[in-house]
Amino acid sequence: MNDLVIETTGLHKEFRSRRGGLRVAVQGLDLAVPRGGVHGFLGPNGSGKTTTIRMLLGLARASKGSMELFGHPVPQSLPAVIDRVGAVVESPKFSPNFSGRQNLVLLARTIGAPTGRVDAAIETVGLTGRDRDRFKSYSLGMKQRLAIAATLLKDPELLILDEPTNGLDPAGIREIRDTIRDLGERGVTVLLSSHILAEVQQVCTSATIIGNGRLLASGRVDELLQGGPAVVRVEAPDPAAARSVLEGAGFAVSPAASDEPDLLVEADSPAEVTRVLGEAGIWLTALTPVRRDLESVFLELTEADTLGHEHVAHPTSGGAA
Ligand SMILES: Nc1ncnc2c1ncn2[C@@H]1O[C@H](COP(=O)(O)OP(=O)(O)OP(=O)(O)O)[C@@H](O)[C@H]1O
Repeated sequence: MNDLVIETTGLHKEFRSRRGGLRVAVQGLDLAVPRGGVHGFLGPNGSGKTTTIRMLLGLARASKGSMELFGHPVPQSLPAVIDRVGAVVESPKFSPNFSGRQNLVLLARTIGAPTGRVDAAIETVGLTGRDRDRFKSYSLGMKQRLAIAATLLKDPELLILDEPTNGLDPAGIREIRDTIRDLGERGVTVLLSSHILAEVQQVCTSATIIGNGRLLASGRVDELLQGGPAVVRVEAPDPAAARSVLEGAGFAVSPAASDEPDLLVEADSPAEVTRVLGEAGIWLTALTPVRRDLESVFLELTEADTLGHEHVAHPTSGGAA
């Protein structure tokens, strides 16, 4: 049985500009989203995330390639599977003078969903207690959560959220993140597109990273975080002297940030860094291992892509929970 909820093969999308030129938004993208958990769909602005999602939902036509949802070819079989999919791609229209609850009840009647699902949807997105307030009094984060609640009326197996935290403050981002985590834990497969990595790492079980419409890496988040050099942050009284000694000993050294004196040193053995500096009479004041996070993986991959370097794409394991 194919346990991929979303699969695209060689997906390609070109837009023709008014002047007759071609802009390639998605180039031969193979996307594989396993069933269950939250899958991050990550890439810088303009890398093709929204275009891919729009093609999956039948809102844009692919130039080439094939797509499947739950193993059914789309867009051909979209009518058969669309009821299993909830999506927030653009801000849905709610009536500002109706409460969140009234909006959901109206929507449930329109789409033929049992109105009994309204309570559960409100509870899942954490709007209980505010559901009888007018929509226009909601914060941006509450409006986004109501949009997610609206998709839950269909009781979807797959939820596609395109940049759901755009424009939200840190508290709003946390609210949406908690909602998404909760949905993932309830067994809904969530495809979460974002260009902000820090917010995604905490909720995603697996992720696909794209750049310029192409796959850069895909797999379980813990797999993506493996590999790459071990790095330690070195704080020394004279960073320039420390850098020169470490480079002389063959270590790759870079400043932690343009406005910081600390150094980042690629080293499998922190003890070796201490020894080399000590032998040169330099006594470091701090040495801390740098944890690899999704942000650094993403930056490495997308920077290499921008520079046109070769990059390695890890195949999706397919069995991510
Ligand atoms: N309707 C369109 N006509 C022409 N070009 C388009 C159209 N839609 C998207 N593009 C272009 O396709 C590329 C990919 O855009 P897309 O919106 O899919 O990226 P994205 O990864 O979702 O970006 P963001 O994070 O900014 O939302 C961009 O260069 C964009 O300008």
